[in-house]
Amino acid sequence: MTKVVLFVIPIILGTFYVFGRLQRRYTQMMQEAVASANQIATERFSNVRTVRMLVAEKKEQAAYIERMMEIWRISKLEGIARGAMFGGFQFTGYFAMTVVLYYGSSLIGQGLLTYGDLSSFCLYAVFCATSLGNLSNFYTELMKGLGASSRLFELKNRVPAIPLTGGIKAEHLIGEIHFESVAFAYPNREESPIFTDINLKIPAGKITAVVGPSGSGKSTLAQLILRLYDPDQGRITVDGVDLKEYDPSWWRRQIGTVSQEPVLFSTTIWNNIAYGAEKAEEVENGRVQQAAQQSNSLEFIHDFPDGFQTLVGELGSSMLSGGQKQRIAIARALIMNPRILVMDEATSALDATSEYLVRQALSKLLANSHQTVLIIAHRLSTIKHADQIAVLDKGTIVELGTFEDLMRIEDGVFKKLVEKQTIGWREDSF
Ligand SMILES: Nc1ncnc2c1ncn2[C@@H]1O[C@H](COP(=O)(O)OP(=O)(O)OP(=O)(O)O)[C@@H](O)[C@H]1O
Repeated sequence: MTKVVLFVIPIILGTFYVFGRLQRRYTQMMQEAVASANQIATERFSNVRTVRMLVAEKKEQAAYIERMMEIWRISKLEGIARGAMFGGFQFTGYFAMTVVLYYGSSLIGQGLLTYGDLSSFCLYAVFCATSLGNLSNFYTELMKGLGASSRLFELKNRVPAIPLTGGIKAEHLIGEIHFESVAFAYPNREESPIFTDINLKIPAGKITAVVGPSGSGKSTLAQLILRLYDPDQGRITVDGVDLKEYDPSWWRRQIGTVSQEPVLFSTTIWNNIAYGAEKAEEVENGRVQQAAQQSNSLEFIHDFPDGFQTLVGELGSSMLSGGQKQRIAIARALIMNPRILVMDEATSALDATSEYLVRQALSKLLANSHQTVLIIAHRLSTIKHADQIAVLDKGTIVELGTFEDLMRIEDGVFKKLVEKQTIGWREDSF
């Protein structure tokens, strides 16, 4: 009888093992499916106006249902596996018990076993089976936990390619940036390099405008300056020292950035502007007001009933126009009076009046600027303020000089951009 019981134990343990692994896999699959469904829901709900404008409600509904069906499919697989395990477990247990009872009765018939021995054997076997059942629950929960946490640990153990801190913090930054034979491709598109050989000196305290056809890598240039990526070849130096030697967080704090489509957080205008400072709670009220003034925002902020305490961002973004957002982002970049300014000029989402006000803010800023400024420029009005213009095309700087220098190049890329009105299409309104 003991042999019968010992024979079924490996079968039960084998079932546990197989099901445990399945459970782990299904938990991972379920996590991915739920994350994907949530991603769709969050993205589409936060852009519900675009969905409505493109009459894509049905399409989005179908896409969400598809993700839900995937969750349903995985749940069914998990249910079938769980059912098969418990079914198999029960079947093996009852089968073993039947064999024990049958064999035990025949032994009783032969006078080799008493009723008492058989009942106590059965009782112990049931105790063992119940404990094994409890163990199986524990094991499947453990496997579920392992499946769920493995992705978490994977993320936790990831080491960023560029550390957050560590390196030189220069006391007197002059702010001259030099690209020396820089080649770069985004890590997820190594086969199509953005830059093959960039050589560019961005002089300290001067305004450098970068222009070029759409997709030529103007924003990428700004990302390399911010050290969001490192070049694959060549190097970027700041005041003659390789950028990699500086403390990345310290370096980014020296730079005020305004991106093409700035993001505001779901909090007050005051907090959004002060966010640019290292310790937002220590920023003086006067400094916030000054940054708002410099960016042409003060007037419209005062027009709101709650002034600087007006809620913006995800919760209240509808209250701000594209141009107002852009001007708040300029104020946020200016709050710490950064040594270097990197600006990606807005090309979209601005109506003529907002655009005019943003350009006026930028022009005022650039005209009085003593900072090193790199501006990704789309308009003549901005470009004309520049001390030098770098023209990006096909992975390299093809032309460099002042506006007049570049307009003198026959068949030049810059001249063509101006003539095709890719640059400066609203110059007259300024
Ligand atoms: N994170 C990324 N991963 C992979 N490729 C990217 C990434 N960001 C941009 N690219 C690609 O790099 C190229 C250059 O993009 P970038 O945004 O620097 O161009 P741009 O000159 O600023 O364009 P635009 O004037 O239209 O804003 C484009 O082909 C773009 O598709």
